[in-house]
Amino acid sequence: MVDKVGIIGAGQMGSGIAHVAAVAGLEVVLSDVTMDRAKAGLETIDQNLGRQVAKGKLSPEDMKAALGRIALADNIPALSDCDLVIEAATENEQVKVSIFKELCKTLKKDALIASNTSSISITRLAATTDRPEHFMGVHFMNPVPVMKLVELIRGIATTDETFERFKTFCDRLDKTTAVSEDFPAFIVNRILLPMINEAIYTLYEGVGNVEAIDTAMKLGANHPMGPLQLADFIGLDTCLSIMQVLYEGLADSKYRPCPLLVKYVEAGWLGRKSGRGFYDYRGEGEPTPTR
Ligand SMILES: CC(=O)CC(=O)SCCNC(=O)CCNC(=O)[C@H](O)C(C)(C)COP(=O)(O)OP(=O)(O)OC[C@H]1O[C@@H](n2cnc3c(N)ncnc32)[C@H](O)[C@@H]1OP(=O)(O)O
Ligand SMILES: NC(=O)C1=CN([C@@H]2O[C@H](COP(=O)(O)OP(=O)(O)OC[C@H]3O[C@@H](n4cnc5c(N)ncnc54)[C@H](OP(=O)(O)O)[C@@H]3O)[C@@H](O)[C@H]2O)C=CC1
Repeated sequence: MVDKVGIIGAGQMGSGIAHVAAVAGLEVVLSDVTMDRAKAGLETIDQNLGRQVAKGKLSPEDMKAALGRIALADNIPALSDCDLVIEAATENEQVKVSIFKELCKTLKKDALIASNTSSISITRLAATTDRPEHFMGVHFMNPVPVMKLVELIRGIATTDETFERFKTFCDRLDKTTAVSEDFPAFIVNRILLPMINEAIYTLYEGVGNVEAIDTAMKLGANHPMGPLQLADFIGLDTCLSIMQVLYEGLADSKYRPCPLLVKYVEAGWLGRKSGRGFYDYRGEGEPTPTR
């Protein structure tokens, strides 16, 4: 039985997972490298819970109770008595591996571990832990409180019992699950990210500007967000990491990351989270296209 969940990384995904777990009645420890980062995650949760209260989807009492179930931490040993830990740190294999190494030193032996990675091999990540049989990919979608899907990815060693326990956990969070084999970027990002990368090539080659490309896909294909707006929303660093995993993992030139995406990331223009990407979010009004 999972009662207490640890989350590592309090960015947009970690805070979203903490949000839905706390609303579902679980105790949550949300950790990041500094207390300031963890507090920023909690502020995001506070705002998004407030949104749900304003829409009448959650009572003010339930919001207060959910916030009361979230503890913050700036270190990994603080998660040692959790029943299940979800890693939602930056999409970088070295960062994730060093987190798992440290986590396994103190985490209780029967606890489950998951990664929310968008693309990296679950079998490879699991092999860096002391419990590959109790490890899985549990891939939430952004924004977590709104999106129904969670992809479940087994590593080669994941047991049936571990799979069932994670499935029960996702059911409790009222999410719908889809099972993916452990291939680069799984199902959603194998399909979605090449579309976003192609939109960036379309911009790079001057076929259209930012506004034209996003308007075309919103009104011409009924996408809720244009692909460049969505790239900014995901984070351009995350988009580039996923494309690199696809390119290297599948060894096919069709996954080559667009040089313009590389340039934006090198500039530190990471999208919404850094204030600027294909749009500039730093002004008062509507975001303005940067190309
Ligand atoms: C990269 C990966 O590894 C995998 C991924 O996640 S890929 C990204 C997947 N996500 C997407 O593709 C998202 C595409 N975009 C959308 O679906 C929509 O634009 C959106 C749901 C994000 C926002 O929708 P919108 O209609 O423009 O905005 P808005 O009206 O403000 O919000 C719609 C609803 O979501 C709620 N909402 C939006 N963001 C929220 C958040 N962070 N927390 C809680 N509620 C939120 C709003 O309150 C609103 O609720 P109601 O339906 O009850 O009114
Ligand atoms: N963005 C998206 O749409 C989706 C992302 N994902 C995946 O979720 C994960 C997180 O992404 P996202 O939330 O968008 O990224 P963010 O950049 O918003 O958040 C990542 C957080 O992890 C922190 N962090 C970095 N290193 C460590 C560490 N060693 N220990 C603890 N925390 C650390 C970062 O701190 P700092 O900033 O100080 O480095 C940051 O606060 C990634 O694996 C991503 O691929 C999955 C689904 C959708």
